[in-house]
Amino acid sequence: MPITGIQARFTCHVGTFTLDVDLNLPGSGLTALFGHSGCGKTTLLRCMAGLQASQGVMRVNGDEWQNENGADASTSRPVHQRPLAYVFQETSLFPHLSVKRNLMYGYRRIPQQERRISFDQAVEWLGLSQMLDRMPENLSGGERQRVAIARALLTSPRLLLMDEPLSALDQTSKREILPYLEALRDNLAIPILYVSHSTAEVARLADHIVMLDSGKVVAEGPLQAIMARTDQPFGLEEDAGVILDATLSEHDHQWHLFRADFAGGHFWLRADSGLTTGQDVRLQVLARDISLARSQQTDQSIQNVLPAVVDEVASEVAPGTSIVRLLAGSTPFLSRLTSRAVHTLEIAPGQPVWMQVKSVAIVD
Ligand SMILES: Nc1ncnc2c1ncn2[C@@H]1O[C@H](COP(=O)(O)OP(=O)(O)OP(=O)(O)O)[C@@H](O)[C@H]1O
Repeated sequence: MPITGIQARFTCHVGTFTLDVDLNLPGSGLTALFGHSGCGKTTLLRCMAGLQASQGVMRVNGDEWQNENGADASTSRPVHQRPLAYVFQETSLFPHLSVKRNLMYGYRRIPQQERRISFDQAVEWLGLSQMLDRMPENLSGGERQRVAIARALLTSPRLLLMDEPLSALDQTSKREILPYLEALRDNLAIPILYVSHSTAEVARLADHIVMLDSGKVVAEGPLQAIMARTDQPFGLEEDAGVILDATLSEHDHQWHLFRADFAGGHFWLRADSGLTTGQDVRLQVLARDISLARSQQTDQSIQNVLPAVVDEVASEVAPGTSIVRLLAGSTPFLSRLTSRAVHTLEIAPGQPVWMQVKSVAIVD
């Protein structure tokens, strides 16, 4: 049976910073590396790529790229012998070559029998068919980045590393490029490691998540499970919250709402254009948007009120602030409350409550 997955175990020192990680990651899909500035995300990608000297092990779906413990450097392949592609914040295209010739540049250098992604396939995935004859200077930032990603794929990598590929783009370009990244996540047979600062981006794109802090892994696992932990390091940030999968089951035409069913309940969402009954959606519910009540309140404006059971209370995660983990059926939610509210309402594990959900966003 083929060995699947990425094994990445590294110790490295950059100035006074130390990265020390031991990861076993999925061999396909998109894994997001997430964490505050300076936590070591780029350093980890550089170790994987062989751009940063490190001791450790790197295996990608059964192919060993590095296995050394300092003594024998001969078991570490240099960067040009690691079949990977690296997309940066601002990957530069050749300014004097058309889009097509930029794409052909890497493609031609791969022997035909080793090509795993065809030219037409990459063009289709990144939506480039209408711009093949254009020059890079006439492309928007988002279009340039799509060309850069296609060019990277045409080198037939076995691993795609992306370091904040959207962070140099404005909001409109980000919105335009996200569906292409989703298509890659769903269609590419190779794993993608994706560095991001943005919870929204991670919520939308990631299947799996690694949270780093000061060069160490503080949480790692499937996206939904990690986002629902009370001890994850982003619990206090404005966009902390859970991600869940739901299906649009009913369209209420009178009130312009869709009913979204998930394991453990349903939400009513505003019926934005492009949504259809039967569609699967990924939802994000922020911890700051859930308040709790001991009894069902009917004389209030919040439409999404669900019964749940308190699973865990993380008290005083910051002065005056607590995070409560709840279960609606089997689906976890987080609610960020003042510690005084937790005390006054006597919120404790096992207690049934009503979750009042102010806002639910579709992220996929
Ligand atoms: N060439 C260098 N010399 C000294 N220290 C460095 C060097 N490169 C990185 N560092 C330090 O290593 C640490 C990790 O940097 P790294 O770029 O991996 O973080 P990051 O999580 O990718 O940050 P960001 O999100 O801001 O890009 C930081 O503290 C940084 O200051």
